[in-house]
Amino acid sequence: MIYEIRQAGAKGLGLFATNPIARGTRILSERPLLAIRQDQDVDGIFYAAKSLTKNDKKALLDLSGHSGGQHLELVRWMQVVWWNVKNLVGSVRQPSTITSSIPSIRSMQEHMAIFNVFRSNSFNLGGRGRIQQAVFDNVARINHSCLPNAQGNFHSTLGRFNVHALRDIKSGEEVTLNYLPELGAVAASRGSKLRKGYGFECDCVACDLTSARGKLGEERRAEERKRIKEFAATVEKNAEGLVAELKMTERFIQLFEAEGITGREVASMYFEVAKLNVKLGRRDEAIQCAEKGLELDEYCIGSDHPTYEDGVEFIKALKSKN
Ligand SMILES: C[S@@+](CC[C@H](N)C(=O)[O-])C[C@H]1O[C@@H](n2cnc3c(N)ncnc32)[C@H](O)[C@@H]1O
Repeated sequence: MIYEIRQAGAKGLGLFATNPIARGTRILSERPLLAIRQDQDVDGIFYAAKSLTKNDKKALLDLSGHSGGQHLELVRWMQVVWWNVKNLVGSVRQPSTITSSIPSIRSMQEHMAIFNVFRSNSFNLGGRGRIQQAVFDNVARINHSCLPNAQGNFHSTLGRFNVHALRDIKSGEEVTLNYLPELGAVAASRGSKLRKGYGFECDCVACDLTSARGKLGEERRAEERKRIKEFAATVEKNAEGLVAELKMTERFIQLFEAEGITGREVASMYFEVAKLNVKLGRRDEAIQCAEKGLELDEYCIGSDHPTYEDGVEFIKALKSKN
């Protein structure tokens, strides 16, 4: 095993490298402990929990769960009570099941705990495949950093969530993921989302605005946000607009690379720039950008991922055009 789960100071448990891990290594690969489908909402969480084995339910309830603060806690309680009432009404229609279905406070508390664990630990798995959101046992022990050294991606064909090293990780170093969907946000916005969603104050190097590194990153991100707003206000969809969009995306790539961010999002920006170059008739530049994107994808999602395979096909198609 190249990792272990142990105490990570005030963060609770965390996942740590037990050996040096090279960039691109698949650190772990897990099937979901609890998953909901695209057509399911909150109810899906409770239905899925009902069919868990005793051990899996224990594993789920052992995970950390943040209540989401006063407002969210109230909303969650309402959803739990509503679900239990709905079930009771269902069992009244089938009187033989009524005694075992009357909700107890204990069962509602358990539903609330399941709900909190799900909301604090689940990942949105993106467009492909039937599963929409899921919790993974060991992945759920990975703490957050705004400058993470690993990235998680769901592999829909394997039905597994894979975590890949975004850079070389030293033995003993904590493995971290970015919990936030938006890259390039400034510290205040990241802090507010992490506080509300997960109940912690991030102390990663990007959030330490008293350090030179933190300050520099913050200035870069703020500057880029300003440019995006200006760009959005002025952009036009003609050739000039395409060039402006291309330049803007390239600047984003530079910002993220300067910050040390090299995951799937940056790979997808390289593919965006490649597509813009195609529209502008610049095939060689397009191939170069797509190859760079594919190289990043190989590290962060692995060459067996369907998105990687799409990238290979994209480049093949570009190369075959005369
Ligand atoms: C998905 S869990 C991660 C594993 C968790 N530490 C545990 O003991 O199970 C998310 C929770 O871990 C803690 N956490 C994660 N990243 C953190 C960080 N950078 N700083 C402080 N706490 C963090 C928060 O309590 C958060 O709600």
